[in-house]
Amino acid sequence: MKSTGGSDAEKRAAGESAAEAVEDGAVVGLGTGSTAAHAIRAIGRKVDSGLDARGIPTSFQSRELAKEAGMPLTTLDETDAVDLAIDGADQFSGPHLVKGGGAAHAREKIVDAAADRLLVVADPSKEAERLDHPVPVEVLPDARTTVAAEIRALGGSPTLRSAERKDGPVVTDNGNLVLDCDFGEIPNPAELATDLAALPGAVEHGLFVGMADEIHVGREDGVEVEEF
Ligand SMILES: O=C(CO)[C@H](O)[C@H](O)COP(=O)(O)O
Repeated sequence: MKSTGGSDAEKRAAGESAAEAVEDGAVVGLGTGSTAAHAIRAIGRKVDSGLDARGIPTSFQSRELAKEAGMPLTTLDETDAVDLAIDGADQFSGPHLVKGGGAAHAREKIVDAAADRLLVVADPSKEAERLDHPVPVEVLPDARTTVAAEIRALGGSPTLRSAERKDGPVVTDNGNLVLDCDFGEIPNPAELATDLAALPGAVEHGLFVGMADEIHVGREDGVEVEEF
């Protein structure tokens, strides 16, 4: 699994802190990435000790991890409510996030938005005064060039994400491509989110505007929890 940003100890502290919020009977959205992975493993240990909880994975990676951790799984189709979701972020500024470093932001947004509470788990390197991380946009393969042109018209600089250990682009769990779109500093995330959502062929973008209810920031000496 690809790890970015801070230390594994910081990520683990954040993930384990958020996992403490999972109560008996809970349905939990399982985020993607190296920090969310620590939360999934911690919930798995609680399940092992008798906790009754079911997980809704947001990606192939989180499904495999949850299975490995012995966690019972369910789907949005099979449940009426998602009590909480625990997910990572590439950058956060207050409750606003940029996600999609693992190209899983489309399913993450569906599950995170369906949850009563979204707990974000992060290391300190993810915090920013203002968002300026490139925004991943998942696009239908046929719309790659037209969406890229629209992104340029919006002032962004799109780059097709390429796979590290394969010739060619990253293909998402949904069979689409990803454009990483650099807009520099993003003064108005809500406005940019609206513009990106309106592009024909853009399946989902990685701006999660105002979506975090809590951010658990893991540090070497403890965890800081911000609530919104
Ligand atoms: O959005 C994501 C995947 O699409 C991840 O949550 C994000 O990339 C953070 O990953 P990590 O915890 O490994 O830094």
